[in-house]
Amino acid sequence: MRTTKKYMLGFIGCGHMGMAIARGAVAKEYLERYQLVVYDHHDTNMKTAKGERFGLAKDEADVAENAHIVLLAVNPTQADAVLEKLKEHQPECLLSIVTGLSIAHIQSILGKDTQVIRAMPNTPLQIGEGSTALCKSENCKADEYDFIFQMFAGMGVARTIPEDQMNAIVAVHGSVPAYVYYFIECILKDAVSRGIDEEAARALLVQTVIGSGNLLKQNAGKPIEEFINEVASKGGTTIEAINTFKELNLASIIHEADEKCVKRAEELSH
Ligand SMILES: NC(=O)C1=CN([C@@H]2O[C@H](COP(=O)(O)OP(=O)(O)OC[C@H]3O[C@@H](n4cnc5c(N)ncnc54)[C@H](OP(=O)(O)O)[C@@H]3O)[C@@H](O)[C@H]2O)C=CC1
Ligand SMILES: O=C(O)[C@@H]1CCC=N1
Repeated sequence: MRTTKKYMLGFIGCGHMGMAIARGAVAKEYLERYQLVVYDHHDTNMKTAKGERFGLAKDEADVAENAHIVLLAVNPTQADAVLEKLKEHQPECLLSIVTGLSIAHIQSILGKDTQVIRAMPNTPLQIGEGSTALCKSENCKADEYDFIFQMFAGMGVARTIPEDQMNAIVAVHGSVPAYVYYFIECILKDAVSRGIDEEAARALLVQTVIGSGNLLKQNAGKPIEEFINEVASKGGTTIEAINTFKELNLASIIHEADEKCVKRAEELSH
C-alpha cells in the first residue's frame, strides 16, 4: 500500500497485544521495523520497542501525524481519552483491537470520514500462529482493509465477521489461549502430583496440544467426535476420562465461562 506518511503503522499502546502484533508483522517480513512507530505510557514498553528498533513517537499526536494507519491497543477504559486526543489529528485510518469499542463510537469522536477497522486478535500471532477476526466501517477502502487483513492472515488465520459478533468472538479465540493454558496447567499439576517429572510432562503435553491442533487443521471437515473416538479405545482409559467430563458436565462449565467472558465484553462495549 502506498503512503505519504513516514510510517505505515503506528501503535498507541504497546503492551502485550500491541507488541505481539508488531513483532509478528516484522517476523513474517510483512512490515519492516522502520515502517512501525510506537507510543506507550510505560518506559519499559518504550525501551522494549527501542530494542526491537521500531520507530519511537513522543505522544499520541506524533503517532497520528506520522503513521498511515493508527493501531489503538490500549485497554477499553483508556480508549476514549486517546480518541479525544486524536480528534485534532484525524488519522486516515484507525485500526482498533480494543474489546467492545464499536466502529460507530470511534466515528462519533473522530468523525464519519475516518476509516475504521476493528480486529480481535490473539497472542499466538507473535509467532505466526494467531487468529484474528476483523470487520470494517462502510467507508473503509479496500486497500486499507486488505493491507490489514493480509497482515493478520500472515500471522495465522484471519476471518471477516459481522461487527455484531465481535463481542461473542472473544470466547472463540480472543480469550481462549488463556483457557488452553489453564487446561494445560491443571493437567501438569495433576501429573506432578502423581510423581511425573515436570519437564517431561510439559514437553509431552505441549506437543500433544500442538499435534492435536495440527491434526484438526489438516482435517477441517471431519467431525470433532471422530477424533475423540479414535483416541478412546473400547473399554480403555480415555473413555473413563471423557465420561467423567460428561458426568461432571464440563460442557456446562465451559458454557458458563463463555457467558461470563462475553458478558464482560458487552459491559466494556460502547
Ligand atoms: N491481551 C490479549 O490477548 C488481547 C487484548 N485485546 C485488547 O487489546 C487491548 C490491549 O490489551 P493488552 O495489550 O493486553 O493490554 P496492556 O495493558 O498489556 O497494554 C496496553 C498498554 O497501553 C498503554 N496505554 C494506555 N493509554 C495509553 C496512551 N494514551 N498512550 C500510550 N499508551 C497508553 C498502557 O499503559 P498504562 O498501563 O500505563 O496505562 C499499556 O502499556 C485491550 O483493549 C484488549 O481488550 C484484544 C485481543 C487479545
Ligand atoms: O482479557 C481481555 O479482556 C482481552 C480480550 C481478549 C483477550 N484479552
